[in-house]
Amino acid sequence: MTTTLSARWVVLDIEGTLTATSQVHVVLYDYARPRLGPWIDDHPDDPVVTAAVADAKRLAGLPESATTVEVVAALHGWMDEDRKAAPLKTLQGLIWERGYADGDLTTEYFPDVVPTLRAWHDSGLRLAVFSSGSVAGQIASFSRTTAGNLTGLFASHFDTVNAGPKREATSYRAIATALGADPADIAFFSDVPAELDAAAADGWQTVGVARAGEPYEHADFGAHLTVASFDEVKVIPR
Ligand SMILES: CSCCC(=O)C(=O)COP(=O)(O)O
Ligand SMILES: [Mg+2]
Repeated sequence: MTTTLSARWVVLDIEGTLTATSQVHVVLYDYARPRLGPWIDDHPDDPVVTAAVADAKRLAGLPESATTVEVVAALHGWMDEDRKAAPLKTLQGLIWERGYADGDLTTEYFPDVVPTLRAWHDSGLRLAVFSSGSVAGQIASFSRTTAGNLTGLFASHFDTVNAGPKREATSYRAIATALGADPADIAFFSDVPAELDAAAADGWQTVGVARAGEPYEHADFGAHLTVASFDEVKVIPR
């Protein structure tokens, strides 16, 4: 069955919604893991790196004098438990940006994703991304995909730094304000019910994406419209 929504903006989660969770937890995390220490040591004068390292030490309860090895141990621990801590996501994003630019990484989406994103974009809907992955990492990941460079499809990108935590309604308020959009004109797609709850609390339209074989396939999506693929929903521009 296909359900029809009308909206001006479509805001999309990445992991579990556009890409398989393994694309992030296996491909991207495994790429970042051995490169975190060298990246920190090779960029001692990069203010983004030094701020992320200082933030990581603070969050991990490490002293300012902690070594790179100690910081990397904390970062690896967060990856193991998939804690989407902002300094980790910032450092991963920088490493992935280089990996995509060097041709080491290519993003693969679920089969229904790219045709649907192109159709929505061509119909006049405006597309944005809200992911725990940093904005730099997001843009890099759309720049080199099995379907080519998709960066032109997206008008805006949001992460936990420029918007806030994905499970808090205030983050969705901040995004609506940044887009200059009425919350009711935004449709948010995510595989995580708590993210949909937060978006709905700000008045957004929500669509749960319960994909076969993904961690949230059998989650309780409550009152949120829920689909197993983008083929089950039609979004028409207002
Ligand atoms: C290149 S973007 C990587 C996405 C990522 O790091 C991540 O943690 C995905 O989280 P999401 O909020 O999209 O589920
Ligand atoms: Mg997700």
